[in-house]
Amino acid sequence: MACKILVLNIGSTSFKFKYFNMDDLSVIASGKINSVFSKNAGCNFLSGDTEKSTVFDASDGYGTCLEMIIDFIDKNCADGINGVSAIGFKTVMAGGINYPCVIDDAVIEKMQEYSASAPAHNAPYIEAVNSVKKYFPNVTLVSSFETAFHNTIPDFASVYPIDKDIAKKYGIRKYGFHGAAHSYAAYKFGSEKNIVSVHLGGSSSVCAVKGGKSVDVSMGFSPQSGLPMNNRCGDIDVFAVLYLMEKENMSIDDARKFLCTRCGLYGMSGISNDLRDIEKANDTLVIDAFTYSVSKYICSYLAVLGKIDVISFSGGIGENSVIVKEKICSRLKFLGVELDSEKLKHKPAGEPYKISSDKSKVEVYITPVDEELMVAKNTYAFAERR
Ligand SMILES: Nc1ncnc2c1ncn2[C@@H]1O[C@H](COP(=O)(O)OP(=O)(O)O)[C@@H](O)[C@H]1O
Ligand SMILES: CC(=O)OP(=O)(O)O
Ligand SMILES: [Mg+2]
Repeated sequence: MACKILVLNIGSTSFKFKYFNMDDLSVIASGKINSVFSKNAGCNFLSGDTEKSTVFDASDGYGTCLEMIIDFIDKNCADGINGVSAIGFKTVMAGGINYPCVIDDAVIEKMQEYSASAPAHNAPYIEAVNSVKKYFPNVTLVSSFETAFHNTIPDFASVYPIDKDIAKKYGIRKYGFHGAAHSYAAYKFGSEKNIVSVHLGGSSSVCAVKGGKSVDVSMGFSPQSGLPMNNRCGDIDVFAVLYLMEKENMSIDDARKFLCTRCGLYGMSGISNDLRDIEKANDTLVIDAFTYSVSKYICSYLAVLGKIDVISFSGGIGENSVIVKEKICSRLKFLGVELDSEKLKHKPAGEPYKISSDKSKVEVYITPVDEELMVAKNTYAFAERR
């Protein structure tokens, strides 16, 4: 019987799934739900010739979304949900557990322990795993942690400049995230190329890839650091946070909530956590602050890689926003980066699409990353080893 793997990808603003036949990596069904937590979430599901598109109320979060996905598979795929051999989750953070493994109680406990550092991700995954168990009591559930691809980052790049005993005791260091997206770019462009993978979505990060391996990434101990995110802060002077806590009389919980809900694009603009709204409102300060931050990370990775061959844009913002790519690349002219203004407007599906001009010294691509494929491969390899 064919091995069929269902991959669940719970993002900070989206819920995606893909259902693979691992014999030939064909996709049995796939889909995406946008703007989870809003009253007007949009879903688009596909299986063979069957398509389902609807706008629905997802203000209660990921629960309704999961039910819709399971119902779609059950009604439209051969053998319904009984055809599923294993389920892979694009899980985010469990500290030292950063390798593919069965999601057992110990893994859930670790995810729980780190929930406070990844509140937009760990809690929804724990909830999803518990719900999925009810629908699939006899199916193996496998974790493919976003941190795993970054195990190759050298110690000098992952160490934080704090007391070394305390750092060791609590595992305080850079872990890095978005491993599924960045490893897809590494897989597509090959190990000969020095790649800067720029993944911009609800959560955003930049990764330096050399020899097919991650050598640095903008996210650190938590997926809240590095670039500004949808409503999460990114890099900020920690002393500004302490000052604010004192001034506003904030508890640790208040501060955490502030940093994860009233910051990033939403906090800076006061308009929305969705870049489309910020572009519509022409809030140039926010667009400039965001793109400036991305350009600086790319340039800092020149020092890491020595030479940049490929810049790959992915994620909801990275794939779709023309102005963001234009602004980021306009600061990279000194590297010989030149975009093709026509190709830049193209919206590719499938393979990476080159948007740099023939004269450009660095190749720039839009890469519709297949995070689910990387999770399916990890899940399959893990299941085979058992
Ligand atoms: N055309 C567009 N222009 C600018 N931003 C866009 C566009 N389409 C989608 N986005 C942004 O992409 C985000 C979703 O990206 P995605 O990579 O799916 O995020 P996540 O995985 O973190 O949920 C949305 O929050 C939205 O801000
Ligand atoms: C860190 C992470 O996995 O982010 P997201 O799924 O929100 O893109
Ligand atoms: Mg994502």
